[in-house]
Amino acid sequence: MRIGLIGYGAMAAALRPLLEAEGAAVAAVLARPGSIDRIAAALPAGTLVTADPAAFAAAAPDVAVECAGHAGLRQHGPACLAAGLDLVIASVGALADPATEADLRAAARTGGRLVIPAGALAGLDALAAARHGGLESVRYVSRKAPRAWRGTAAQDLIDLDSIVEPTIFFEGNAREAALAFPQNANVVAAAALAGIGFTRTEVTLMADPDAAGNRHLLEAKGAFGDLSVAVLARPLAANPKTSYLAPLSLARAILNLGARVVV
Ligand SMILES: NC(=O)C1=CN([C@@H]2O[C@H](COP(=O)(O)OP(=O)(O)OC[C@H]3O[C@@H](n4cnc5c(N)ncnc54)[C@H](OP(=O)(O)O)[C@@H]3O)[C@@H](O)[C@H]2O)C=CC1
Ligand SMILES: O=C([O-])CC(=O)C(=O)O
Repeated sequence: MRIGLIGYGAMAAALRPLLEAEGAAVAAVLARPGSIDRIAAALPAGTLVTADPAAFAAAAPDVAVECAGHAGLRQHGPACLAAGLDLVIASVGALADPATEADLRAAARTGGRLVIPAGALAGLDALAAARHGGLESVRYVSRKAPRAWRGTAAQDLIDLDSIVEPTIFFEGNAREAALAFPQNANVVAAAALAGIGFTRTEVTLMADPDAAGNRHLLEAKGAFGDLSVAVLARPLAANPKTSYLAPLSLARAILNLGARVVV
């Protein structure tokens, strides 16, 4: 498979060796103009690194993969889909904005497929299946170290440097969480889309000075029974907000697009 990456930060850099280990290759990277030289230096010589969406599409990757944050997905997602490229996205929380969700869904209706992986969260297979039998409630709880919340709205809500115990700084629904915490609450959006939607999915976010990693808890009730799934995920060294499980999940979604047997 030839992969086109949109954005090349911590997630994409962790994803690339996973793809290469399975025989796939990064054919092109769509980047911001000021980052082209830095990214090109990190990639094999000859890899197209461009700020021009037309040049990116002309490289004709088998699949485009967004790792560029909410703004990057809004900027490039609809055009990639409209150009016929299947698009696997990391920044699922951007779909909490109704206009962005509508743009992406409209482009996917006639263009490439929009693929939403579980990311750093577990249990989305069961949640999406359970939806067909009827779901009563879905709840998500995130618990990360204070350093994972630095540079986010959390630092305006609590003093991240002085907390001595797990401290809740946000309770609300998935739409509010995904829009207010674009670097940390993408899994919330994936759970909302798999389950009972952005308004009914309940979210709690907390900082924990003793956190050994990024904890994600998903709970659901419905006709199927009860679900409770917890992940303690290792953060990426290059970005403590992002769990290693997220690029692993992207790799699975990407490779499944090219597989004859899908697991
Ligand atoms: N679904 C999930 O489980 C998870 C999803 N995420 C999502 O994945 C995103 C990426 O995570 P991560 O790599 O750790 O974050 P980083 O901050 O390390 O990297 C983000 C990269 O996106 C680039 N970028 C920003 N805007 C654009 C644009 N318009 N066009 C092209 N590139 C752009 C930045 O480029 P530059 O170098 O120019 O600044 C930067 O390199 C997060 O922002 C979040 O939305 C994150 C964690 C888990
Ligand atoms: O990687 C994680 O732990 C989850 C995350 O940041 C997100 O959902 O945006």
